[in-house]
Amino acid sequence: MAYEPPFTLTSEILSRVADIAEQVGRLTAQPEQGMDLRLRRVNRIRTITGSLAIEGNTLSEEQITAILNGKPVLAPPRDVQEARNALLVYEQLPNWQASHEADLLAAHKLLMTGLLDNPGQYRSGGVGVMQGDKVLHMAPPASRVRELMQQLFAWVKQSNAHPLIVSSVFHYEFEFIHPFADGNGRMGRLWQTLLLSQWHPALAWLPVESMVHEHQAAYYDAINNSNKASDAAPFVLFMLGCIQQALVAVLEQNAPVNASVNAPVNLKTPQAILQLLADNPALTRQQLADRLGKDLRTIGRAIKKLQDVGALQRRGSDKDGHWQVMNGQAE
Ligand SMILES: Nc1ncnc2c1ncn2[C@@H]1O[C@H](COP(=O)(O)OP(=O)(O)OP(=O)(O)O)[C@@H](O)[C@H]1O
Repeated sequence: MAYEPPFTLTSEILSRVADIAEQVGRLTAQPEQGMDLRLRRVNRIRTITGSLAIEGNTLSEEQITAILNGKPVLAPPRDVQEARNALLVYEQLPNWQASHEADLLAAHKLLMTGLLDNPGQYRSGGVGVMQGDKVLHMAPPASRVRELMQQLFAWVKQSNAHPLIVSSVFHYEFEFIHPFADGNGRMGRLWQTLLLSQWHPALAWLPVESMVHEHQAAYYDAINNSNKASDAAPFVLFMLGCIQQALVAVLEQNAPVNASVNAPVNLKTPQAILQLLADNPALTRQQLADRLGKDLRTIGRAIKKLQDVGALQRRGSDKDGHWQVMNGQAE
């Protein structure tokens, strides 16, 4: 009998699927599927930064952007190699079929070149997921990996489940099998993105990985809870939550355009910031950067300039406070 990964479709999962499908409809109904080239690039960098940060890579979005632009970056060579590989891998996404095992091996080869012996090949030894000196999960023996992966791909090909569910179950089962000696987290997150993008192409650009990074402890807990329950449901629910949040963030990036509260055009950055903050004093530096298409450092410099000339003040804490525009004029 064909292998069926165990997962329960709870009412919470079904309601998240319905909500996400509606949000994806909103996104894809927008011009350029809700993301112009600049936003795609911003979100791709965010995706890669998030996925690499989970495994301990220290590079910032600015540094990964510099690598993408071929500029030198002062950072540990391994971190730079990981970022270069990941940039290549995400660029290749449209050329791979999520249901083809050979494509998964090709992707792992590209992702782990220069970082691992035998990239693109399943492991030949045992592997466990550790937390300190405690074994959280002992993966199946290497002798079973090929068969388990073939069963998983066979299920992906014939499953009638919703792509949101299939992609999340695949990600969970993949982590359970842990088919490679290293790079399993990055590959599981990549393959879920590929599966999602084959449902709706716009989702290739959705920064789900950065939401996973923001909730990294909950990501590990969700895998653990699914392991304990022998049921992918806790992990599926967690990933659907990350997809929901990533969609909200992307729709929010577009909000000024769609609501015709356009990001101010042809204004110098400090003036544009004052205009945006006059409308919405709760905007974060990141939101200002997104809306103005500037990097965080440029926003930081402009804010400092505004504060120095008394045009802008911060009320309350960095986290919970808000901005106060003092006179509406910069410079
Ligand atoms: N209890 C667990 N059981 C199975 N898999 C787990 C468990 N906890 C975490 N994981 C998965 O294992 C990944 C780590 O595996 P591995 O070190 O091979 O991946 P990586 O890509 O090199 O690093 P990382 O995933 O940390 O980015 C985690 O990202 C997560 O996806």
